[in-house]
Amino acid sequence: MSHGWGYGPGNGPDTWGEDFPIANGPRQSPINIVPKDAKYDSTLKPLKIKYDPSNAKGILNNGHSFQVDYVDDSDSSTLTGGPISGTYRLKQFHFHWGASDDRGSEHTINGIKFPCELHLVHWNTKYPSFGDAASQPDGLAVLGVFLKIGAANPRLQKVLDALDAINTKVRTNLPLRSMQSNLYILETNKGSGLTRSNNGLLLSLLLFYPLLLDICRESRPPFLTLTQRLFFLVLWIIGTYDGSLTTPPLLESVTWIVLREPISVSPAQMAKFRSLLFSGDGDAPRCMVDNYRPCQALKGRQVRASFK
Ligand SMILES: Clc1ccc(Cc2nnn[n-]2)cc1
Ligand SMILES: [Zn+2]
Repeated sequence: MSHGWGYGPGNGPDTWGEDFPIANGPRQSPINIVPKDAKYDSTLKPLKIKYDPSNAKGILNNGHSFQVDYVDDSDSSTLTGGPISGTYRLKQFHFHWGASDDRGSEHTINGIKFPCELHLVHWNTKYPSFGDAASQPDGLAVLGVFLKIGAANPRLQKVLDALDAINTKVRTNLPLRSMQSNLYILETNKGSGLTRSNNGLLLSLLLFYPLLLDICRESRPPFLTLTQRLFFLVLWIIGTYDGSLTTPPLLESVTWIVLREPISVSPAQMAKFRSLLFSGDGDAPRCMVDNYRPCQALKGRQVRASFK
């Protein structure tokens, strides 16, 4: 009996092409991003993220990762700007990670792997549903954010605290009341006058907002006011390109938007990711680690960046 796809020796990424021939298609993901080969594109619009915390529906272990699903019947949680046209609605976010800190991300930068990568999956509202959009070349937009080992992230912890209840592959949509109470939307002034990028910023879930502020913490002068700090809060795009889902069905419908600045995660928090199981209740336990697809051939695609 052929098992479903996975990340093990018998059903891993090297075998996916048997059931999903598109695995060898012209626009597969992830890829290795080489910044010196990326083309600076001054026409990239300001990337705007607007997420409504009350849209968070539940968290589940799908046997490949864990995901937080969102209500997507209105434009209250959206991604606009950057390389995309129109409005894309947030469907879910999830992560990919390694068994150790030397691997785990799907995209790499100059061949460097990060221990974890966050994916925020959005669909183009010019189509009636996520399912319809997923089969269209401009149907999906996935925001990729690298996680690097550093200080513990209190907002990430809100998600990780929910993992004990979804340890095994059981479709459990847990209410996220604890997280929703900590989530809010913050709209900032447009980042006008930013030298290398004109990112206007609509800030997103508290989950990401302080994480993005962490990004600033390292690069901004001390003693700035919040407004001044936000001025420094830009979403630099290190690579945007036409790609695919990185798991079956590997549909070539994704505009990838990979952010340059990683967010922090502590070793203890990485251990929490690695405490999850691929296996279901009652199955022999198999640790959920190395749930990433290796980089795929660029096949002539141009990668663009929002900074020089
Ligand atoms: Cl809905 C959906 C389907 C596949 C994946 C896997 C993935 N594709 N690109 N990044 N992750 C994520 C969400
Ligand atoms: Zn993913």
